[in-house]
Amino acid sequence: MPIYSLAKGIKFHPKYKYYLSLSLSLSTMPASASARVVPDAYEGNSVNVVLDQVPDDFNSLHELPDSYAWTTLNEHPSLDSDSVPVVDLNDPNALQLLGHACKTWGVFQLTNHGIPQTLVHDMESAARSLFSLPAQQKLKVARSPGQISGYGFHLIAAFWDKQQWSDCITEEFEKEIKKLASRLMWLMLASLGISKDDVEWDGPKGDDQNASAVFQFNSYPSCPDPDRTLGLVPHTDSSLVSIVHQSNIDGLQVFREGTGWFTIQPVPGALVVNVGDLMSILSNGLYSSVLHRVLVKRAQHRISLVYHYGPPAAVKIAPLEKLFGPSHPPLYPPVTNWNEYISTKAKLKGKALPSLRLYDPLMNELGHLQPKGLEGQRTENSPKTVSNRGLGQRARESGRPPRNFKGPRAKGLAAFSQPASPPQAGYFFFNVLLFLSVITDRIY
Ligand SMILES: O=C(O)CCC(=O)C(=O)O
Ligand SMILES: [Fe+2]
Repeated sequence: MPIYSLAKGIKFHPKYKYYLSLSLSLSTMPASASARVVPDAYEGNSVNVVLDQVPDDFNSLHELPDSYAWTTLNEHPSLDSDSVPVVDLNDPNALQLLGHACKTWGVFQLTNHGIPQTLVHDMESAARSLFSLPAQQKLKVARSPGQISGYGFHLIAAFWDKQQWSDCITEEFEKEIKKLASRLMWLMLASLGISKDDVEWDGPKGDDQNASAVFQFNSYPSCPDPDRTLGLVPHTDSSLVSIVHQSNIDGLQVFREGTGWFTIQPVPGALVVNVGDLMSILSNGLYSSVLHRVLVKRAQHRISLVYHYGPPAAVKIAPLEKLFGPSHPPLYPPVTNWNEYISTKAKLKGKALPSLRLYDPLMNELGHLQPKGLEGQRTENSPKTVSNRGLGQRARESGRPPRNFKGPRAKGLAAFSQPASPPQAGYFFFNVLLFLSVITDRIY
């Protein structure tokens, strides 16, 4: 079935009538709305270089071009294992299980999450059909330079010279999954003893109307030489929380120090939840963002749907003061907002988060986050790390924030207390299926 009729013919379950009534389309969105939340970070310096490029027509490549070959691919063993924790949201112990998973793995699979399977499957098959179109057609909705929405490489591809065997459509919007992401964020914090009263969100307590989010459709076409390339390089997500639907085709792997890469075997109906870098900062290092990568297949075209959830765009992220203690001085300064953090990430990649640490007993362990030999890295020189160890040392001894720590003191965290950006010109609500059908309309 051609994508046009597929998207047009999507049968909306009555439950989704709500979304249909919010029939905003991409084509009617003002430019300011489609380029709002994260894009600045991807503009400027080296980042645009790759965002201006467009993905190859993968179907026409019968051999792997050298630009896609990653020699670090087999540096660590790959293990098939069912040990990545599965958390059932209906489990009476869900909070503890989720907290434990965040502390020990930085990732878990979530079941009974409340997102209707039919919605997820419809999205997946619409995305699959869209990605299967010839390259020239997909390029009709190519991302413009400096914009986050549209077709192109995965956004992290901009950080690397070497190419990854994947393409991607990105969009920002709000929908059902935002409620889940927000709920997960609060559960993660609750399991550290943090309540909504400890966090000043800009809005009524716990009201995250201005939270930022990016939705991504990733496509990993079948590959003639899957053992020499990567769909996505090892990376951590820069978000607070990321939610991944990885269909029933495996390929997503998470790294465990001293062991290697664990494949996250798809559990039917489960979503994968990643702790992101900003959550590591917020939790004062109690949770660690998970290093993960994606492998590709010789004969299968893998699709994944990813929702990256973060704080309002202009809000500074800082460790929660309530989590400080004699053995837990603040591990990070009030960092920056999500935009600025992504800029740091573009330059330092896996070293971005460790570089911000005020002291770093774990620095050497975390060093592995930098792919060995900086393979494929855009910058030539090794980044300098911020050296605030003197400050951190004193803080560690006293258990108090360092004297010139500019972080939030008054209310636990006011990680979210910085002035938010001017009310963003209308937060747009629309459904992903509508989005796909609008994109499809524009292609035809
Ligand atoms: O495709 C996947 O399973 C994961 C994608 C991912 O890690 C990302 O988009 O950041
Ligand atoms: Fe990721």
